[in-house]
Amino acid sequence: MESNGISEQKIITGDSGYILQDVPHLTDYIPDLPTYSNPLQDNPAYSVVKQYFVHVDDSVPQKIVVHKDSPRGIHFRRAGPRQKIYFEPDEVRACIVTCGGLCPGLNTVIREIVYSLYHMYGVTRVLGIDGGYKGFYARNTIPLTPKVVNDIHKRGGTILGTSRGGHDTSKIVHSIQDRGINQVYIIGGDGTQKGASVIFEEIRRRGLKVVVAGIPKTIDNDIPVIDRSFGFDTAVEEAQRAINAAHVEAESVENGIGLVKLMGRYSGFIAMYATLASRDVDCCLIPESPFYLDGKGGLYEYIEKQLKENGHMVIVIAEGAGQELLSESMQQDASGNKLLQDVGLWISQGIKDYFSKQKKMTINLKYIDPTYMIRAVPGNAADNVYCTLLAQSVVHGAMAGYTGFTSGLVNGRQTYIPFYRINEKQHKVVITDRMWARLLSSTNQPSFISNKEVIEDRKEHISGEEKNEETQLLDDENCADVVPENVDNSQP
Ligand SMILES: Nc1ncnc2c1ncn2[C@@H]1O[C@H](COP(=O)(O)OP(=O)(O)OP(=O)(O)O)[C@@H](O)[C@H]1O
Ligand SMILES: O=P(O)(O)OC[C@H]1O[C@](O)(CO)[C@@H](O)[C@@H]1O
Ligand SMILES: [Mg+2]
Repeated sequence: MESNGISEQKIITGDSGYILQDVPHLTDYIPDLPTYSNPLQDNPAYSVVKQYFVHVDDSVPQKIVVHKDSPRGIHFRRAGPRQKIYFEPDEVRACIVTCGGLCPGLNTVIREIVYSLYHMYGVTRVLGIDGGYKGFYARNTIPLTPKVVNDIHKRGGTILGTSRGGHDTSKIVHSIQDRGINQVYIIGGDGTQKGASVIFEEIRRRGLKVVVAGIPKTIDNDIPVIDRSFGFDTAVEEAQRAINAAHVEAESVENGIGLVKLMGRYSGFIAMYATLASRDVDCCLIPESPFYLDGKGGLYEYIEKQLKENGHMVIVIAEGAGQELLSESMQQDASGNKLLQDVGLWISQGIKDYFSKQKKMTINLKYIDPTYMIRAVPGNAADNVYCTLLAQSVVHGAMAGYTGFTSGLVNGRQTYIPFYRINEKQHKVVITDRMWARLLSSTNQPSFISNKEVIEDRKEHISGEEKNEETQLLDDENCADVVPENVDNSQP
């Protein structure tokens, strides 16, 4: 194996096209750091477990669907405890911060980081940063012990508070230095991970023995590489209640239309999976799939057909869908994310006007907007297990001296992913993938796109590294039905 020596991008190559996109390590910029034996070796709970420690060379492939001649491709370092660690338990001063919007499971991750540090490594100094990034320099800290966090996983939200904006790298790193913090656990979405990356760069520039580790959080599931983000399952499950209500309302009246707006600013995963799970939905509209209202093949025509054939229909719309049809919003939130127009209200009015004015037809539309209800809940059982594994993995990685990484599930395995991969693009539904086709065949809705557009879309998505795997992408992309799944990880 050889390394190309680029510090930001540690690429290690091996036989048959093997590529390890490795994560930085403290020893990359602080040579001769002492190591210690992992206390788990003497812990009766773990020492009996065969091969509890991961092999130093273990890695996880990004793509698991291969042909017999395929190169081995990109791999990520496998997460888990190492024999050697780079911190003495007494020396560790850890902190945890949560940033961005709420997400089911946040408290579980906080709890499990604290528990892992205390009970696996004997680390007793853990601080919670109050209120997101700005909390580093503008707010108080909260001491976190197993007792304090014991039953927080049963509550929605984050006990630490969260915020958008206020990322002042220099002030944050000063605060980390002043407080003597040497492990920084950052839980948040795409914006947060970008923020974590610049904090890491600044810490490395200052030559500090401080690990920066991210845990990806977003109900939109818009973070690339990973199978899915925690909280996503819970959000999809919670959305079922709104869809069910919409269906009950719609089928109880003449020409009933139930319209549900779900979160998803740029990525329509929640709407897509909530639709697939429900089977009561007749039309799902997402940001990645442009649609039109009037004329042949348009949404209004489809609604009319459904009402005539079934007497009712249910529509699910992601908040970012159809924004190109609305006047562009110039407003932004504190983090610089564009504030979208309310597409739910807009489309409700459009449907009502169309049927009353143009069709002279009486319809009964009920608009349900469960926006915050799907994310302000505690994680479900599956998400809680997932959060626990993520938290344990990130702690093992930090104790082993890895830094500048995000912990994430890749093809069902816990891995360490370098920040540049997590931050390279937004993860979106690919409408030329099988999953979207599955949705179309489940709802039987029009695709609103022509063959020409499909071909263009495919070309657009086959770029860069994917170009070499054109056949695979077109033949068999994202073809697994359950996690672990997918070739380019375009689906949860
Ligand atoms: N490019 C960036 N560089 C540094 N900090 C950033 C960057 N983008 C966002 N941040 C900071 O990250 C924090 C969270 O960002 P944001 O509000 O976009 O939420 P997020 O992490 O993307 O989560 P979600 O979108 O799921 O709610 C904010 O404090 C913001 O200032
Ligand atoms: O109102 P807030 O807290 O800014 O959050 C809204 C946004 O947060 C998310 O839940 C996650 O980014 C989006 O789906 C949504 O647009
Ligand atoms: Mg975001």
